[in-house]
Amino acid sequence: MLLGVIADDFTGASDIANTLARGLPGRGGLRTAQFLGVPRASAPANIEAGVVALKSRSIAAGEAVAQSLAALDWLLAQGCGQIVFKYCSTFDSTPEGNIGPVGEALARRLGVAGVVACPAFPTMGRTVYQGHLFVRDRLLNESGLEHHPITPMTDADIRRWLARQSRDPVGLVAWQTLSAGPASLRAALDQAAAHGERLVIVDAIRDADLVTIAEACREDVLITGGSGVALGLAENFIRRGAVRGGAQTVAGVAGPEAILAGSCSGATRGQIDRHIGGHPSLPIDVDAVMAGGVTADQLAAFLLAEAGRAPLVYSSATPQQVRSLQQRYGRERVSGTLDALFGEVAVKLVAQGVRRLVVAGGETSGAVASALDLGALTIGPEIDPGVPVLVSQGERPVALALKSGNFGGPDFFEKALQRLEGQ
Ligand SMILES: Nc1ncnc2c1ncn2[C@@H]1O[C@H](COP(=O)(O)OP(=O)(O)OP(=O)(O)O)[C@@H](O)[C@H]1O
Ligand SMILES: O=C(O)[C@@H](O)C(=O)CO
Repeated sequence: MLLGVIADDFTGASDIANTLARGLPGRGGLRTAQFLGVPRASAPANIEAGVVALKSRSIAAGEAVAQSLAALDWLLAQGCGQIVFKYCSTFDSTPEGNIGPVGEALARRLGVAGVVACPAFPTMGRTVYQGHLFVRDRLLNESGLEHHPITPMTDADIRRWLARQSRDPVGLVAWQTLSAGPASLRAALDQAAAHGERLVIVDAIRDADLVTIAEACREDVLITGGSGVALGLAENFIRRGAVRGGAQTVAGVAGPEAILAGSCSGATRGQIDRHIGGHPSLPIDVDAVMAGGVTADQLAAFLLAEAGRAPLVYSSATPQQVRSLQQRYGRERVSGTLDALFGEVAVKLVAQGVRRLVVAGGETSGAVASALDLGALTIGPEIDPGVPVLVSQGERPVALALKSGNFGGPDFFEKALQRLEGQ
């Protein structure tokens, strides 16, 4: 394994695994596998990039650091010479962390400073300019992300936001410096390191900027950011002759299907609205769940009975509904209860023969994937930007689409089920 990724959630992990497996257009990428948590065993020998998916985005900072350092140890033991810490392209975090604490801990363990921190993902409209994060034409804190149920993002100045989470000073390389080319960026990062800046926000507004970052950082042992920072990383290995590149092929999986949505993002709610028009769908009554009146058996029975017709179960709700549920029951309690419920439903579905599973939401996907405990997942074709087909190994493989809340086109659910089948 040449390159290792530590991802702070499961959908984010498949987002960057997708980027690494695809590489630059016409050049191809790395043979990539996604691991759910830190594996106990060594990785399969033919893997060039390994992505360790943690569920560390919104847990206590100390625990996130411990898990991330354990992932680092495992990746280094597999032979990785370059590590990427992957977080959300909308910088999802709280004033306490976990991007700063984890990024700094990894940098200290590896003995480096002047480390890139760049969440930009221009294909999805996430750009960074003068240290400010935009989601399409809105500043982050006016983009809807200020209503996120777990990590409301209330400041678009991500250098200032990251500084609140960090022990060391946070640097900034503005687009004017980056756009002068890799050597200019390299010099700025080296200077930042000399000034004791451990993490450095780097502007990027186009894919070409992300390729500049990859070129400037080809020898860096640590890079941090969204999946965009990985755009040119496979190419570095191809150019130096360490890997062949080219397209990776992964067979689809046929069989019963189900869709689970716990994401409350605008994109997911739009996808649900579109889907419920033509498919069997069951909204989860969250008050009833909290009162113990809805069971995983009931939800699984609905999905199994409707298999073949792309059935959907969802808890997704508007920001106002989410706020009032959180006020009634407590934010962590309601999220924890729903996440556990989705995990339990998924286990029952797979035990009863479901082979294709689409899950919307990072936390929700984390709960589902952890409960299923599927081992290494190979990365198949891209469904929509940032969302690949994932296929488990073994005699009865399960194909998964783990969709980040804000990703995917309006018809994502149906499209994903087709792609999981190999269509
Ligand atoms: N109706 C609801 N009320 C309150 N919380 C909810 C409700 N439905 C889901 N949740 C919780 O909100 C959280 C949604 O987070 P999740 O990460 O799954 O989606 P997301 O934030 O849209 O996706 P991503 O992290 O990929 O951007 C989950 O923990 C889920 O349990
Ligand atoms: O970077 C992104 O936007 C996604 O991969 C993600 O992590 C959303 O949860």
